[in-house]
Amino acid sequence: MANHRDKSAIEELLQLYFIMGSTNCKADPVHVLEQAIEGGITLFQYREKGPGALEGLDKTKLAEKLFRVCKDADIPFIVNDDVDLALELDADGIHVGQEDLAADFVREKAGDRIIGVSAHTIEEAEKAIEDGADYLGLGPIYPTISKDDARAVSGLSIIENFRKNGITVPIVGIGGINARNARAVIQAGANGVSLISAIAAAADVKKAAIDLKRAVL
Ligand SMILES: Cc1ncsc1CCOP(=O)(O)O
Ligand SMILES: C=C1C=NC(C)=NC1=N
Ligand SMILES: [Mg+2]
Repeated sequence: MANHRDKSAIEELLQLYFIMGSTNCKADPVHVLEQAIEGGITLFQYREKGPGALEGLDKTKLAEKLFRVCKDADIPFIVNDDVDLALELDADGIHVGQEDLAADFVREKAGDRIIGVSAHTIEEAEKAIEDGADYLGLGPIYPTISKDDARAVSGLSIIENFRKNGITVPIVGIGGINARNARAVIQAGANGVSLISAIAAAADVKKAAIDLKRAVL
């Protein structure tokens, strides 16, 4: 499994980064993840958040089931926000936002695990890199329905500007990404795309992942 020293391995993993929690799925989350993996996702993040999100033992139990699915398919398993859950499960990594624990504190607890940080400004990005982040999640690139407290839509320019400023850390775009607009995110300079509803809410999850994989390759 990639650890935080392998920049090129991280860039590979970021290509098609599926993010999901129970509130994002129409069907059983385990089945949705199995279908997404069959469709070619390269990385998974368990993000149990928002109205109706599971908590406590229910959240841990679903996390364990989803982690098992990822392990069986050799897909790294990232936990959003909840560092303690990530450590309890011995997950492959953690993703934190600006309102969560800073990456340097996470690194102290997480050791070699992959650490991702959401960033919206160059300053946030530089601090995250200094703190040892392995990748940055930039966005929302396009309008999103999946995060009620998303920052203002930034468009592709946020990715272009980070690259123009010489930031070479692995970057994944996020926010409103689908099979039609995913290619532009890569062309703007991202190493991959991360998304929730384009796969989790699709009528045919496997086909949605296949279409997205084709768009980013
Ligand atoms: C977690 C997150 N961070 C910025 S937008 C977003 C939600 C992305 O969801 P979708 O891919 O359905 O727009
Ligand atoms: C907010 C987020 C931004 N980027 C990624 C990859 N995950 C998130 N949860
Ligand atoms: Mg967060």
